[in-house]
Amino acid sequence: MKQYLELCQRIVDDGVWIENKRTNKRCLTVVNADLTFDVANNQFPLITTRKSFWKSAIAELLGYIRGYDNAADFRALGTKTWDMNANDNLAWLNNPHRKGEDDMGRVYGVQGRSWQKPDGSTIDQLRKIVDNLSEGIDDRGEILTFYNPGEFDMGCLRPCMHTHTFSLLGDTLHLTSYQRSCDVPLGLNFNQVQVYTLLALMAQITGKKPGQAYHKIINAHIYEDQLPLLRDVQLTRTPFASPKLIINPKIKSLEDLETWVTMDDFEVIGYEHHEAIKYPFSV
Ligand SMILES: Nc1nc(=O)c2c([nH]1)NC[C@@H]1CN(c3ccc(C(=O)N[C@@H](CCC(=O)O)C(=O)O)cc3)CN21
Ligand SMILES: O=c1ccn([C@H]2C[C@H](O)[C@@H](COP(=O)(O)O)O2)c(=O)[nH]1
Repeated sequence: MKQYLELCQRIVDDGVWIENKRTNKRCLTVVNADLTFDVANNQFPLITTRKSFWKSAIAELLGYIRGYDNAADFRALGTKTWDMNANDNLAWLNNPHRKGEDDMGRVYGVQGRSWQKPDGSTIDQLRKIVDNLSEGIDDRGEILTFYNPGEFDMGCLRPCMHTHTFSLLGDTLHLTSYQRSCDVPLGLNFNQVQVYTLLALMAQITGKKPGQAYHKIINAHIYEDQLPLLRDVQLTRTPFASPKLIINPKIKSLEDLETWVTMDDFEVIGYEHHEAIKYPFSV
């Protein structure tokens, strides 16, 4: 939590105003931020200086793991976070690749589970990583990447948190996640939950101990219409101690994640937080 607040303060103090063409808004911006989450000791990095809708964040992650390409599937899991990008973004609505209502195109999990090869076959990056790690293998290329420049025009948004690299040291699994662009008030609140939960889940289904999750962010920004709420409300609050994330121990395989797991299989204990803040969202 301290790391999050320090990054917010750093943007407020040292950020540079950058015009963003896609959203037509200015963003107060810094580059290069490093966050570390202690998954080994269950220090769940949930924001406490406002109410965080953590189930929505984990639902998003589960949708990526399943390779979903449709905002309706995300809604069925319990999150509406992709509705706007799938249905309210003019550039995507006019894109001939869009298959209709709720389609997101070839984004995130689609690339993770079925990266298209020139010969028409597909690569399941996640399956390979799970199989290797389960056998105790780290080939120094246990990389899950959603970043496919050849298909950017076939999706509603380029992936923001685009690459996850797993590392096995003995029987302890670590994760390094890279994010090219980060909406700190809204997106990061979810993304740090996702980095943490991805490592916890991958360790659980591969039979390894979870270690540390390293979250590397390039462009970290606050949209101009979010700044007053962040600076004058959220940053004046005192954080509470980190809660703990409890994952159903019956989840033992990638198939479990793909088939029966729901948000009821996740529980947060000891979550003390300040009241909710509704930040503006930019499409
Ligand atoms: N501008 C922007 N920021 C993002 O963070 C973002 C995008 N676009 N587009 C793709 C995804 C969608 N994400 C989202 C979308 C909405 C919320 C959001 O509205 N969160 C609210 C409430 C969520 C709820 O009730 O479930 C929040 O207060 O955190 C968060 C992340 C993250 N990503
Ligand atoms: O997981 C996510 C997804 C998106 N974001 C934010 C970061 C930016 O504010 C926008 C994406 O805009 P680009 O112009 O494609 O950079 O969405 C996030 O923080 N986390």
